[in-house]
Amino acid sequence: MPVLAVNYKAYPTAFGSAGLAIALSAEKLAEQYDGIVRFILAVPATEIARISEALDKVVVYAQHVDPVEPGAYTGFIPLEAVKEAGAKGTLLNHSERRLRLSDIDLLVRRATSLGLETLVCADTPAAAAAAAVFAPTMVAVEPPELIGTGLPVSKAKPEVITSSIRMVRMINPEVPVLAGAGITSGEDAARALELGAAGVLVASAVMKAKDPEAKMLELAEALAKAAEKQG
Ligand SMILES: O=C[C@H](O)COP(=O)(O)O
Repeated sequence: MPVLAVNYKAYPTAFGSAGLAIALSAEKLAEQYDGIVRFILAVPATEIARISEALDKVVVYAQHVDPVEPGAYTGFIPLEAVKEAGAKGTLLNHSERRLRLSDIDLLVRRATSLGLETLVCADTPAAAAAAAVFAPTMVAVEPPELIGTGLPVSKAKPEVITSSIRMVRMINPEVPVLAGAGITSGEDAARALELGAAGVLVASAVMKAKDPEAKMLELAEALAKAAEKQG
């Protein structure tokens, strides 16, 4: 089942009632596409509890966690905190929130033992392969120069997706690879699937949309159709 992962980042629409409204739209679509498209929302830490409580089908992720255990770490967010708030997983190593390789290793292992999913971001095919060594739930490849540009990786740099998939498969064929950066239209998302990606990681196209629900519907429908075509 293809994945539509929406990263709220810290866009103005990510917080409070606006963030919740987008989440409720995603929930409606997740019901409509139940068993067809898997919806993930990576929401700000401050919103995890409120949004998780309101959703059922949508999988709520944190955007980042810190490599610490609960204790004397002012301002840090341990895995246990996001789990307690209701998150089912977390992004790790997003381009806007890098982690050291040793911390990714530690966090994937600890998340797995806590029953949390992990989506590790990587900026290159080699970095995606390195992330796959840790056996996360998924890897997302995102060329940083395309993030937020509206220039889709699936069209501007398709070879980054295909090389990442090839290299990740050599390391760990069990790890699905998502494509992200600049994905804007349903066509961009469908193209990512055609290139072999297991789904897309999207931010600005949804968070800055006049109608985020219509944008998520467009992306979900394109993913569903592309997946159906692949049989
Ligand atoms: O996490 C999402 C990515 O950084 C993609 O961002 P974008 O869809 O705004 O290019």
